[in-house]
Amino acid sequence: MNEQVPVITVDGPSGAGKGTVAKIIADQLGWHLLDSGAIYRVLAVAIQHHNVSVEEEEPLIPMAAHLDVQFEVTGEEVKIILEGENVTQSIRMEEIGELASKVAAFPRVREALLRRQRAFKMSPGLVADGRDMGTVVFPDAPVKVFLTASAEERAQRRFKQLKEKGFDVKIGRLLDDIRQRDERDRTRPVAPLVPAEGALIVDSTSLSIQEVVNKILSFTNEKLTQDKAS
Ligand SMILES: Nc1ncnc2c1ncn2[C@@H]1O[C@H](COP(=O)(O)OP(=O)(O)O)[C@@H](O)[C@H]1O
Ligand SMILES: Nc1ccn([C@@H]2O[C@H](COP(=O)(O)OP(=O)(O)O)[C@@H](O)[C@H]2O)c(=O)n1
Repeated sequence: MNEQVPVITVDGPSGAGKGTVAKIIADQLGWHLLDSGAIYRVLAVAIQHHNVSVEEEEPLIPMAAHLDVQFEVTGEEVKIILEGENVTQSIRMEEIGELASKVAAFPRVREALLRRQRAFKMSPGLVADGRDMGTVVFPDAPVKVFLTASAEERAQRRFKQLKEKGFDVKIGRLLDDIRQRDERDRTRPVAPLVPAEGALIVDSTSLSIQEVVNKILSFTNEKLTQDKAS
């Protein structure tokens, strides 16, 4: 039965707007939401808390497999709890994103997180955002999107977002971090950041959030209507 549940995957680089549009679309459709990057970020926080080195894969595998994380959904808000502690804000720090990206390059760590991510696929549907949602985690998803934007635009967006959250950030450093992270995510041997076959490619550099949402919703309508007819 779970096979029948529709999934929209939204993959792309940091700051392209995936999380923002995935949430709007999930709310609009009344579907579930998977922020897969948050899982990698929570793992990074757990690694930091337990003072584990990220140089070797082996000790990280049991940590990924037994990650004690809860996503508490109340209305529109999602609270992320790691080992009883609210980490909703702290996982958004740039250094945690950087650590998450290092950890995410280990194949067996990724494998240990697969089942946890697939469990989000529940009726009536799921919108999943990340790097490998359409290529690895939900390869059979009927609707796949690859959302991108120029590195400069993404750094500007991240700068504004982190400033608003009260973090002290520098634009030059953010742009360097984004470029480094893009390179690591794109060139890793396992689940690299590439558009899935058949994905709608959206460059959001000069599109508003609403324009991106509209493009994805009309593509979704088209795909789901086609699937029903076939
Ligand atoms: N099309 C857009 N135009 C302008 N700002 C955007 C657009 N899409 C997203 N943003 C803003 O950019 C920031 C990063 O978006 P986010 O959804 O967190 O990206 P991602 O999940 O891809 O890393 C957020 O503050 C968001 O409001
Ligand atoms: N499905 C996913 C999601 C995130 N990640 C990794 O986790 C890091 C943090 O993910 P994120 O989606 O929160 O990152 P941002 O796009 O918000 O910067 C990314 O840089 C990726 O390296 C991944 O490898 N696969």
